[in-house]
Amino acid sequence: MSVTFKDDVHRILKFVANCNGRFEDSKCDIRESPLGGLGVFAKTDIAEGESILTLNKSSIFSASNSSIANLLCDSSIDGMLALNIAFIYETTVFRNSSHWYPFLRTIRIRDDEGHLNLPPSFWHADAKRLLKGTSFDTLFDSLTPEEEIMEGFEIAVDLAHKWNDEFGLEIPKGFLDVSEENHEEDYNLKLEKFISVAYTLSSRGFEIDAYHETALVPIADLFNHHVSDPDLKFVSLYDVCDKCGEPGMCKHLIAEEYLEAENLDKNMPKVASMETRVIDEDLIKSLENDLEKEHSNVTANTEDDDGGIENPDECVDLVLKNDVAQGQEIFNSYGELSNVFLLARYGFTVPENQYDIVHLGPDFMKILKKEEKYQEKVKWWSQVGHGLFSAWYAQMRQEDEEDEDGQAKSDNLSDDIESEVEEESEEEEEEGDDSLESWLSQLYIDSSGEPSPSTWALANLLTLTAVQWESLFSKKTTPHISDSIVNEEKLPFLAKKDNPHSKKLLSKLLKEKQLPCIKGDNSSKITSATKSMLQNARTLVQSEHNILDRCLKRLS
Ligand SMILES: C[S@@+](CC[C@H](N)C(=O)[O-])C[C@H]1O[C@@H](n2cnc3c(N)ncnc32)[C@H](O)[C@@H]1O
Repeated sequence: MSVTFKDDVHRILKFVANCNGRFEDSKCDIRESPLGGLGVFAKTDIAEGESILTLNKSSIFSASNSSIANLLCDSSIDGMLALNIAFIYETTVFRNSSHWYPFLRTIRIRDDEGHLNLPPSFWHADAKRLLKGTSFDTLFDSLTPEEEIMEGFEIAVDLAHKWNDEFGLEIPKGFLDVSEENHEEDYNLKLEKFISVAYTLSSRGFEIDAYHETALVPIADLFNHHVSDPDLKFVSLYDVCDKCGEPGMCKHLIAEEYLEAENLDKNMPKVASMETRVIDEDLIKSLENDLEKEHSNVTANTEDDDGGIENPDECVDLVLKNDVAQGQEIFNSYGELSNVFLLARYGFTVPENQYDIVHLGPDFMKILKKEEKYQEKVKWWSQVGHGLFSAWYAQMRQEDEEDEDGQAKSDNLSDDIESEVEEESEEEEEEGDDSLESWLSQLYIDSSGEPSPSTWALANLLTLTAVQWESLFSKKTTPHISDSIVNEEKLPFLAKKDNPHSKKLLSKLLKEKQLPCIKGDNSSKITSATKSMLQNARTLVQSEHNILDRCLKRLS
């Protein structure tokens, strides 16, 4: 989605050189990648552990480094919204007078056909149909436009007018200058551009530290993503002062310590004979002076052997995690992400992504609504059963692991259901007791074609005979099924993976599952879809088809 033009490479390299950054260009080549746009390739064999890019944090672009940093801070704007607004001002208002412009101008908000980069949540309705019914839609609800970004745009427009009124700061033309005349049309046009800035920056941002938050890092953002075998790790000290970015002691920390000491002092019972020293402004000044002296000694000892890259704590680094061979593209990792996340945040998809899943929530709902005989079981599952089963399963997995390792690993509960339980409790905290959504979200097949533990359990539950269903309870209360007391020793039955009735039910469900059909003829009717939208939708849908096929094979 967000690609860099070949002609811009010299601008980026010059910018980095002007910032005294160090890029191993004798060993690395920036050129067109078969994946689209640019990539970075090894010119020679390069050994594990080598750092191929080192930049001082002062040369990355963040809201805190930008020309409007103070204005954003005074207006309490931070995070991605601050970065988006800062980017817009830097590239429109400050432009040639901005230190950052030579780098920022290489970041394009349009694809190579001139279309704005837009996330699927802001595609036109007919293009959204390409993803309807996939996990992108049903599990993550990622086709619904995000309120947050629309509110962000409103905030940005209001601030632009406020800053213009108060001290004449120019309003960014073409972005935040919504016309009064054809207001609605112009508003929507500029909202789309704002969304495109946000999407483009989210596909290129790096999490730097508590001060810079997400920032744009020249050259580092030219490495493409590898799902399973990335070569690089991005190194940056996160724990710095969030007010000034200092990695060690700074005046803000001194002030904080002073306040803490003062509070402690107030709360301590006074002992007459105890000699206390008053922590006052003089003490802070003298501590600050000591710090400054210390700092200048350190700088004098280490500075400028390397052309400005002095303190490693003040730099970001890209370091090789493994050897790379001459000619190979060097890959970064954007995280262990399924195609849903890659598309929603980075604008691309990868065939056969090992983190993909197929969500079965709506497919189960269809049969549950249709069949009267399932009503009681579903009621119990949603109100009690799912929580009970998940907790039992997590406990069982933990015990298995402890047996295997011969020692407790309580802090290392493994995947599936343990994370299900954690996610659910987080979700419930956030959303209140939205138990319908939470149990539905656990119904899926993983990329190997294996149904999730909850999927097996629900299929096993639905196919219980009347006698087996009764025997699940030591005391059953109808109609208040949720008050019934469960025979816990029957829970293992729900985890079984070889029940032929459950396999049959799941096979039927999978065969009836409807995914969008994106064949040549069909897709050409979708007029608003760009080449890249079609390609991404095709990859995502194909990945779900492959998972369904794998699962059907397992079940047969
Ligand atoms: C941080 S940039 C990487 C450099 C990019 N290729 C460029 O030309 O500027 C992220 C963008 O690169 C592309 N990209 C990265 N990894 C990819 C991959 N594995 N497959 C396809 N496109 C990828 C996507 O367009 C994504 O939005």
